[in-house]
Amino acid sequence: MIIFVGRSNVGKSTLIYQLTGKKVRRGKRPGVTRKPVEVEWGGRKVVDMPGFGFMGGLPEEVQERVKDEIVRFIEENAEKIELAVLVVDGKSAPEIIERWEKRGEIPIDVEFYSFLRELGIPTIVAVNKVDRIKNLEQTLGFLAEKMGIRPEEREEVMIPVSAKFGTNVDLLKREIIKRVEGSQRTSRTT
Ligand SMILES: Nc1nc2c(ncn2[C@@H]2O[C@H](COP(=O)(O)OP(=O)(O)OP(=O)(O)O)[C@@H](O)[C@H]2O)c(=O)[nH]1
Repeated sequence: MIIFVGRSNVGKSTLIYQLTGKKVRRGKRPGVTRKPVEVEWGGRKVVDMPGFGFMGGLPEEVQERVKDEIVRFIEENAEKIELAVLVVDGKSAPEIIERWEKRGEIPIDVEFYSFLRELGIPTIVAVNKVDRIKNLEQTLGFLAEKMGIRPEEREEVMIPVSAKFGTNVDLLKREIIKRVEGSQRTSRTT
């Protein structure tokens, strides 16, 4: 199983469509009452998780509930999850991260990245919407530093993409396949 997680509106569904050719969008308001949506891709399950930390003036307790459900789903399925793709909106993420930090809170993307790592789930960070990023190098450096991704592992862990224009989608696909095939080898020997 491969899961796609990320804030609402970062482009998870668009990216899954680009990668798999399968539509996962159900056309609801961002985030609201969405359950994980599964599609089949090359014999594997790809799961589009509800977006967390969404906008739209939803009550805090609804946002917290969605986040708790995502966390529970991941914990319950941790053994089956071969790879997580954490999708961030490269255009807005740096600003959002700084805002959360100024409030003394751990930014949700940063929190999710370490949560996935703590569970031992291999994770790729897809930095989406590169078509809207002015200084890509600076943005990638900033996000890597905040997430605790070391410079030498950055190229493998962080993939800048544009789901809208298809930029680097093939590269992301190759990295996903490489990582899940690697994990299959490990599980066979254990
Ligand atoms: N400029 C730009 N827009 C994008 C890109 N990828 C997605 N979008 C737009 O971002 C918006 C949100 O995309 P979705 O794929 O619905 O996002 P999502 O993360 O699945 O959203 P939730 O269902 O709320 O979790 C849409 O208007 C997309 O067209 C991209 O690479 N560049």
